[in-house]
Amino acid sequence: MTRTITSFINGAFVPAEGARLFDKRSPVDGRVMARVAEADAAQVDAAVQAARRAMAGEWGRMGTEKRCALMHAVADEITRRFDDFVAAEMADTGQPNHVMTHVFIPRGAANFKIFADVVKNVATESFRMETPDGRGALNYALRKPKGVIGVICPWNAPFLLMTWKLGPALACGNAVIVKPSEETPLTATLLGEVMNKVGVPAGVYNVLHGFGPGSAGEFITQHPGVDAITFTGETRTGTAIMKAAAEGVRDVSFELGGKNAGIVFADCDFDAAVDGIFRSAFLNTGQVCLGTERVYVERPIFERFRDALKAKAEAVRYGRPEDHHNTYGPLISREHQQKVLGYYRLAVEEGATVVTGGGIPDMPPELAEGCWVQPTLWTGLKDDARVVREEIFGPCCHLRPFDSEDEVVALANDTDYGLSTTLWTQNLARAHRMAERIDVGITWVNSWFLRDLRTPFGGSKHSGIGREGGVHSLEFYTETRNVCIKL
Ligand SMILES: NC(=O)c1ccc[n+]([C@@H]2O[C@H](COP(=O)([O-])OP(=O)(O)OC[C@H]3O[C@@H](n4cnc5c(N)ncnc54)[C@H](O)[C@@H]3O)[C@@H](O)[C@H]2O)c1
Ligand SMILES: O=C/C=C/C=C(\O)C(=O)O
Repeated sequence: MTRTITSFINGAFVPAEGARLFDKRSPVDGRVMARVAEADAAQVDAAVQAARRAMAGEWGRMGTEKRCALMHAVADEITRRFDDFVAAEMADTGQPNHVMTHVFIPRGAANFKIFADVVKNVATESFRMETPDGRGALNYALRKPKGVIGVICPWNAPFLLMTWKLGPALACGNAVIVKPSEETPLTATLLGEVMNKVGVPAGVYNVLHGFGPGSAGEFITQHPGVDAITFTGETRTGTAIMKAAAEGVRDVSFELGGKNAGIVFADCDFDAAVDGIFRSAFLNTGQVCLGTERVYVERPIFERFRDALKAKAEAVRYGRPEDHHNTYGPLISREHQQKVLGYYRLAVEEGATVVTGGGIPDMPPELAEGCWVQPTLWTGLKDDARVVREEIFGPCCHLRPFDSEDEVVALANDTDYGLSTTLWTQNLARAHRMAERIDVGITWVNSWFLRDLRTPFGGSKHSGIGREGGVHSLEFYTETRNVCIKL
């Protein structure tokens, strides 16, 4: 029998009776793997009330030491149930086992530990001031949780991106209402079991399933009992959420889309650059916000680089994620597959030369209903082509030669987005100059997706508002108060 996934409110899974159900299909073979009960407005309200009670009760009174110890216990319990989380995330996304076991699940567990340690160790500021009577005054800052945080999550790296928000939100003492993507309901649900097991009080962690507009997502962001909203997803959705947050003047933290540039200079370590750009374009089947869809290669190595990347793209192994030999998974959904294939057609209409890919791979009959697309490389498009300007969020990139540093800085910056760049050169003085000039939140030099969780993470321009990571997360998840004492 197909299992039914339900929301988690006030420490308990809500019975599915009477709920509207929607299908969660496997991206690998298209079969219905679960039915999900959509949360209605009354359930959203119940979750918000439960969260507010938690803030007014034991959780709100809990000391930092105990709260942070609980966060470590959450991480340890995720690690104990590692295989369950890997299986759940693989089922949701269809991405290969090694990506789950090496990146997404361990980093997800680490998010709970890192932010607990940050909260315990970061001091607040203090200023001694002079006063006319000569006795002076002392100012010091207090950090208080913001309250109930709405956490609206995407489907591309569901567990990693959700815990990236939950880690700091909970370590700072907030309660949360999580809305996982309708495409990836499993790991958020499993985390409810973990929270209960380690003794996180009821109401602190709530999960509501459903869609965005006219559904759980919109109900959460419009609810006046939600004090702030953290969101990762499309820029267009961010705009809608910001409008909802304007009511009640509530704070937002946004990680949005990207159209990131990869820049390869002729003096790079060639093999490392090919590997790095390959990962940045094709990891997670290109469904990474930080991924590279525009690649600029210095002219003397352009053809050689294009051919090396083509050879790697043609060597991916498609198949079920459980099979450890497979390196490459499907897209998340039929809808997303259609969107990406639409861009594959558009590229040809816009005059691209298809270096490799451009369609659906031949798959065995049992996987033919999966959401597969080929890794795709193009050359020859104009800089104003839609394929070069719009975020596709698929396993594809356009390669273009360049001749000078100034030219490539201008090309990299010629976009509405500003999330990340990956830069390949052995000349570190140049790398430093470029990093100052390219308008993005994150620049990688001779690497990509190398993440120290203490560093600021976020985008400029249409790629987001605010920074999360390390102490930067505390700025969003707490309200800083100043206390001024006249001595
Ligand atoms: N900058 C980053 O850190 C980062 C990271 C990962 C993904 N992304 C971006 O996310 C996008 C892919 O994810 P997606 O397709 O799940 O994004 P999406 O915006 O379609 O959906 C994200 C979440 O928002 C919800 N939602 C949709 N409309 C809503 C509304 N009106 N009100 C409230 N909630 C609503 C969805 O149900 C889902 O849970 C890409 O654009 C990608 O670049 C950005
Ligand atoms: O798709 C976006 C992935 C973002 C990754 C992180 O935020 C991280 O590594 O913590």
